[in-house]
Amino acid sequence: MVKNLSASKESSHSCAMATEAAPPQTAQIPVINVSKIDASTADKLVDAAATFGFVFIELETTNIDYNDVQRMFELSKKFFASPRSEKAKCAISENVFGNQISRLRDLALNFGEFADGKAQQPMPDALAADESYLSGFFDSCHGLCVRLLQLFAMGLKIDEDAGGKDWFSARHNRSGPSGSILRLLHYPIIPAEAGYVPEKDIRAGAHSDYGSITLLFQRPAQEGLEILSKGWQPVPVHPDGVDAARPPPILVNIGDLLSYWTGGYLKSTVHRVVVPPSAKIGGEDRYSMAFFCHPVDTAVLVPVPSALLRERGKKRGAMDAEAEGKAITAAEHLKGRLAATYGWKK
Ligand SMILES: O=C(O)CCC(=O)C(=O)O
Ligand SMILES: [Fe+2]
Repeated sequence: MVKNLSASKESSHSCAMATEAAPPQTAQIPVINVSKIDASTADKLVDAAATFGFVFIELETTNIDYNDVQRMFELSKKFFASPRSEKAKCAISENVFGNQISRLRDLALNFGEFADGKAQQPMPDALAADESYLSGFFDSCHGLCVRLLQLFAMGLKIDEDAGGKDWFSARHNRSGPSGSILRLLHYPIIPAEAGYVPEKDIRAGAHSDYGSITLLFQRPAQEGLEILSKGWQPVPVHPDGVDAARPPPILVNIGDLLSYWTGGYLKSTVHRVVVPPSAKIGGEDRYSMAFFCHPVDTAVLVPVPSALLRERGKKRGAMDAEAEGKAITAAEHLKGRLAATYGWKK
């Protein structure tokens, strides 16, 4: 959640001889089956991450049960339906997107790492009875991230003697605190009488995520995400080729940390959430859920021992830092991103 881009850069210029604007092109993000941990799956994943920074994962090919996703969204609805004063006790404020306050986004609810099934922060009354369930869902999300990190390690051809496919996952082993977060989000529709102002009414401002990888769960027919790739491109909930009757695939994106670690080879792509046409005509609120996976705080971001990155020969990010004798930890990287966004002193 950094690199906040100013809204003015996004507004389009009007033209006297207005012609019908071409609809923005939908991002052609690949959809991948991750049931096998093999070279072909790994290569597809790395290709998508290096090209788009985003990739869809077929939910049915993961360890995550769709019934659990649906139950999580039920819990999210229950939380967001509680009185604002209740929500405010546990929710993080509007500044999750770099102080951008939008009338189109409810408060967001963040859960950090649980300990023995217990949240390490105040639990909202609406979810108090479901604490261990939420903790279980956090674990499942982390489990999927570990699988994906193994595939990324294979696709990057990390040296076997350095740890091979387990090189990243060993650094995400939950042996201590980490920046990982499970976040519940809610964006209400705009009541017709409130009037929609396209330049102002962005649901979540342009940003990139901080961590290694993010899992994003979306609801059928609740569109709104866009990625910045040759202009803003809408990202569907059900991409081409995925039947709308199937569970929406999980959208995975690369965060700033993994991009830094790989010298920019894997892309941390800027994205935002807007009001899609359907929601301007009395459509649905948007509920989404994000799991931000981070390494353990103490993991040192040394250059990834990857044959593929060596061949590329570019020395940026973690490679640069190590060459200057300034390798940083995951916690320091996160602190730096937060400082850049919120203007905190490092
Ligand atoms: O709500 C969404 O779909 C995206 C949220 C997001 O990008 C974030 O929380 O970092
Ligand atoms: Fe994000």
